[in-house]
Amino acid sequence: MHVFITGANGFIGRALAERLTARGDVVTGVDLVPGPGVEGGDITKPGAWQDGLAGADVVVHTAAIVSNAAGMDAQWRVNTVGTRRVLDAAGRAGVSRFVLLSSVRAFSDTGFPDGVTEDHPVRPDGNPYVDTKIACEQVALQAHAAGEIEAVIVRPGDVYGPGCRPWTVLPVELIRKNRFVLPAMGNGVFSPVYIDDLVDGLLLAAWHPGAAGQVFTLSGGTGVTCKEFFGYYHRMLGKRGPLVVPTAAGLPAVAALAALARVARVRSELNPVSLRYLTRTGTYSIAKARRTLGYQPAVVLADGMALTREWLAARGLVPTG
Ligand SMILES: Cc1cn([C@H]2C[C@H](O)[C@@H](COP(=O)(O)OP(=O)(O)O[C@H]3O[C@H](CO)[C@@H](O)[C@H](O)[C@H]3O)O2)c(=O)[nH]c1=O
Repeated sequence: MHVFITGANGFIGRALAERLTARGDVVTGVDLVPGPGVEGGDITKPGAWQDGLAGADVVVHTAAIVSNAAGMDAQWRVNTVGTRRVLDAAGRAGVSRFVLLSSVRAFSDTGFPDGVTEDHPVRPDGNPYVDTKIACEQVALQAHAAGEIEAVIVRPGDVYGPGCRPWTVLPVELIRKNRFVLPAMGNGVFSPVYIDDLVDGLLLAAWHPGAAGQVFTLSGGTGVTCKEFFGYYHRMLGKRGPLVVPTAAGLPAVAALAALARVARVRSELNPVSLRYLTRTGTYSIAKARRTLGYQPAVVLADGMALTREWLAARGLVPTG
């Protein structure tokens, strides 16, 4: 199989490229930041990056602004219009399948039922990331309906592991500086999926005949509390915690930090939207992916965290031992 990956130098893109290469598949890709086998380019504009699509069977589209702080115009241009641009280029190159990395955030961050399934309506909530991810799903499903390409929508849960910034490196940095606090007394529900399990699911989405035109949630299948998930990083750093507060107490502090960051023109993900994400009350069902694709997450949290610890320790981000 020849797979073209957008965002090929990102966390998920790189992990997927490594797995495919190890299997002997052909991988080409584009990213804002070029790398070995990855053409530097901007998916929102035509360019030499499109040459890498020649002969590709599948496009896995991960390139996106993943942020609770970036504005609507930028996210719309990259996440939504960019998806249309990649579909156009894939169509011209005769690619048969397009796997779109969306997010469970399409369900909105709060207010979805526990064990939510893919037939539950998506819910725009005014956050540019959520709304542009919903819109890019529509773009891909529309292309599928029009017979342009086989589109598959993947909604990952909270992906963590070696190379992950939001759920691995960033919390470790904050915990090390004693700046990590959880809302909802740490009882918000987290839906971790270890990167290798997500890559398993992406490979199924890339080739399985039953995946075409479908939407799949890919998480680890089990919800845990935020205090359990982030507790692993505290223990790696030899710290007590996590520190937990009622949401009403955390919100004003985070809103003040976000305002300061705006004044200083510093992009910070510490804002009320990020805080609210850690107050979720529900999990996401992966029954459809199990049933249709045979998806079977294999890495339980303790094992995924042990592997993550090795990676962090090798980079001096947590002590060894
Ligand atoms: C804004 C922009 C980004 N990129 C690249 C830069 C990064 O290497 C890559 C995104 O990688 P990361 O920021 O590490 O994100 P990652 O955790 O892999 O996020 C993925 O998973 C998310 C869901 O978990 C998806 O919503 C994202 O579409 C997908 O990118 O995309 C581009 O190639 N072009 C762009 O315009």
